[in-house]
Amino acid sequence: MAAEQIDIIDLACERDERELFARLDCCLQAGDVLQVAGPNGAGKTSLLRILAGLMPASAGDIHYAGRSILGGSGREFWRRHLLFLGHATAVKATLSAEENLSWLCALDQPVDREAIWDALAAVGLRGYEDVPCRQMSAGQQRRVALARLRLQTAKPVWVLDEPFTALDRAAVQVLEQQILAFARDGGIAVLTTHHSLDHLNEVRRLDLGRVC
Ligand SMILES: Nc1ncnc2c1ncn2[C@@H]1O[C@H](COP(=O)(O)OP(=O)(O)OP(=O)(O)O)[C@@H](O)[C@H]1O
Repeated sequence: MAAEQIDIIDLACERDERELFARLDCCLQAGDVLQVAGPNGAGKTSLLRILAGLMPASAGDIHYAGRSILGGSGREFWRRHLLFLGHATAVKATLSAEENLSWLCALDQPVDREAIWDALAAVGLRGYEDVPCRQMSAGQQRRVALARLRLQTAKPVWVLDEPFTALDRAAVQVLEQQILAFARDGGIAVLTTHHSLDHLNEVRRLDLGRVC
C-alpha cells in the first residue's frame, strides 16, 4: 500500500510556554525519507509526537490524504496507516521477545508465531525468541522493537524516533537500507537521529526552524 501525501502546515509547538518551532511547512509524498534534524532540545521528538497524535500542536495543522489528523476527520485513517516507534523501545522486560512482539502488534494487526520468529531471525535474534527481554542487551532490545517494521506490513508511514540507538554498525546499515527500500516501495519514513545520514542521497533533511 502506498502512502498518501502528508502536509505539515504552518505548524508550531510550545512546551512550558517556550516556543520550540513555528511556521513549519513541509510536504511529504510516497517515496520520501525525511530526517528531522537539530540540536538537543530543538523539538525533534516533540514534532514526531505531534505526528503520532501523542501531543497537541500549539498552532497549524497536519493533513494526511487531504484531511486533518490533529483531531480532524483524517485521524482514524492516519492511525491505521502509521507505525510509530518511540525513542524508548516499549519492550517489556519480563516478556520474551516473541511475547513482546505478539502484544505490540496485536492492536493493529495480529501476527502468528512463525511470522514473529522470521522477523526475529531477520533482525539477528534467531534463538532468542523465548528469552525474557531483561536478559538482552540494549541493542538486542532495540532489535526486538525494530522487528515490528517487518511485521506490521500494512503500514505505509513510519515515524521513528532515534531508531539507530544502541545498534551496532552492521545493524545500522541494514536498517538504513530497510528504510530506503520501504520508501522505494511507496512508503514515507520520518525519523530523528543524531547519526549522520549524509551518505544517503535519498534522505531529505528538515532542520527545525527552517522550511524544508
Ligand atoms: N515532558 C516534557 N514536559 C515539558 N517539557 C518537555 C518535556 N519533554 C521535553 N520537554 C522540553 O521540550 C523541548 C524539546 O524536547 P524534545 O525532546 O522534543 O527535543 P529533541 O530535539 O528531540 O531533543 P534531543 O536531541 O535531546 O532528543 C526541550 O527543551 C525539553 O526541555
